[in-house]
Amino acid sequence: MNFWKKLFPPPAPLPDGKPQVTLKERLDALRMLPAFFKLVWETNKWMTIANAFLRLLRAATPLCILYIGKVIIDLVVQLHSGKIADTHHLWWMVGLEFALAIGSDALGRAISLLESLLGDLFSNHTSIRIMQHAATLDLDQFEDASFYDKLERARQQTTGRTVLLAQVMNQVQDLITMGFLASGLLLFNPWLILLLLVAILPAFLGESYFNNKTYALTRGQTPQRRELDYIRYLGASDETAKEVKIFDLSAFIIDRFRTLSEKFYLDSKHLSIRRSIWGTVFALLGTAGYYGAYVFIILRTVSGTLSIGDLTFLAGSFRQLKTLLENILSRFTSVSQGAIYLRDFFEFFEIQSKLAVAAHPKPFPAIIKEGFTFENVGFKYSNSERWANRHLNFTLKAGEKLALVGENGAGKTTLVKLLCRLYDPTEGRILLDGVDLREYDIVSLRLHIGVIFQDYLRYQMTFSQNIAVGNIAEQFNDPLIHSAARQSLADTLAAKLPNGYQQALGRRFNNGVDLSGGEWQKIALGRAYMRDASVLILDEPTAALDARAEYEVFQRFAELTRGKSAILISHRFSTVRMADRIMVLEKGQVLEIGSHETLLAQKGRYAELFQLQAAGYR
Ligand SMILES: Nc1ncnc2c1ncn2[C@@H]1O[C@H](COP(=O)(O)OP(=O)(O)OP(=O)(O)O)[C@@H](O)[C@H]1O
Repeated sequence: MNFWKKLFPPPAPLPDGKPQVTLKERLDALRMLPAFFKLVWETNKWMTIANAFLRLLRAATPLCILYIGKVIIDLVVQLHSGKIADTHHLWWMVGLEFALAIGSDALGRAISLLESLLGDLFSNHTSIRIMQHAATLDLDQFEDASFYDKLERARQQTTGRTVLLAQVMNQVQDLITMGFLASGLLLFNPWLILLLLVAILPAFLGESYFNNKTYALTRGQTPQRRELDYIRYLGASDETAKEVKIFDLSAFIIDRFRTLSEKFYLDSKHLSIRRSIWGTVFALLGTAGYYGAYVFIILRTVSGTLSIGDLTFLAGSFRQLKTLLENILSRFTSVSQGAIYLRDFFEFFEIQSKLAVAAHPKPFPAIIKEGFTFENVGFKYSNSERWANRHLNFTLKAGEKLALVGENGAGKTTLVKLLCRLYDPTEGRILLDGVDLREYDIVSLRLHIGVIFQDYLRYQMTFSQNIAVGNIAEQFNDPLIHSAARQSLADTLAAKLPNGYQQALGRRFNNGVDLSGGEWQKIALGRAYMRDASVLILDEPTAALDARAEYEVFQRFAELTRGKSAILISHRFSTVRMADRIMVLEKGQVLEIGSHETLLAQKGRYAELFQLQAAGYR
């Protein structure tokens, strides 16, 4: 017992505290297979059926070939000894074996072709499913590292699982072939089957042990692998190149990559060497078993109990069975391994959005009457102990323009995210016309709020699409896109681009043109005008604009949002003063609220900050 424990120490728990995979877990994981096949079936019904049929045909060929081989040898021996003289039957058999050999080869190729096509479709199908599911999840969940690990593992499955498909199909095919071959062997001598099992079992256990180790290693490395991917991106990407050069970071990045990747290499190397040494020992045992059986069959043939044809048939059956069993057993561990990875895949689909859904969701009001009321609203990010917003009590009245000011980290963006229901408040509630925001249909709510965040995306797509993302349903509505561009001052930019509105932006793809920060910002602003939103929110929308552009943007903004509610976040007081009311936030709480004049007269924080900035301009 101690000897075995020393050879194969019990698996250490995984880094995330989970124990390693036991045989029971492996068998349990096989229960994932039906769900997996459902996904394959969903991918393409006809290809799945055709594949199964071809596999079945292929499963029967080895026994047929072996049996015909036996008949041929017996016929040759009989011809040789003069017992028969007609060779007609013999040549028929040779022809048949030839046809079977060619047929089996063709079947094999057809199966691989079908499986590789099905595999590609499967990978596309699951990638789409992952994106579809990810779209239903909360922003909050995307900000959680363990969620990312799950997403990453699920993503890996989309390509890795096509291998599983072939493996499971091979397994089924081999099991059927084995059934055919074993029945022949069983008729002759059941002990040969037992000998076969004894020879194979150690190899199976060893294989299973090492597969466990590999899984644990790979699973434990998921966070670091993500880091490695990130470092690879930092080290070689158009978006990072500028800073990497200026700060001369390449040596730092490469060093980090080297340290991490070397650790991976050493961990895997150690395991691979042990695995290959033990694999050799077990293979030796298997070969010894085979030769034991061979000697036994030879002795029976020499004593005259078996014909030469029987000898070749039985020895062939035994050899093929041994290989088949080895394959089946070792594949069992990799199939169950694959099934365990599948568990990770399906686990991702089990993650559900935590945002409450109303039993009878209300549509967004056609006209806002009272506005949005924050009632003692507080919010904590799930990965943080600090309150990002606390004790918020105010109303964004219908048609009102409210500006939010405050230092970095004061909670301005968080407040806006709560208004769009990217998160739900940790305490308190937000009402729209007296009804809790949670009672509204979330899609309808977001459709009626036009918001441009400060970290808006620069899509590596055309100019036109970059504006159309504000209302993608209208992506082919050129007049609307052009008018949105006019409103955000982006139209003059389009006129200067070689391909106008069809110009590809960003440098990632061929012929893409990159823009200045302010130019990108004008385009992003255009998104806000793509929909007829009841509420417009601009989170530092003009930070990168020059003074004249900023002035114009706000002139237009004021005109375009007449009668609509709007929130502006800005650090520029020249912009802020245009708002009806200004709310000063500090440490997530409301410090002051009122019009520009009122706040100046109060001589509080707003007045202080305003004077400070005004002094800077003098
Ligand atoms: N995704 C997040 N997870 C955890 N904490 C966050 C997250 N986003 C923001 N915070 C924290 O919440 C607080 C408020 O952040 P918020 O982005 O709302 O500030 P802000 O007033 O918009 O700042 P800025 O002027 O710099 O844009 C900060 O302390 C910030 O560190």
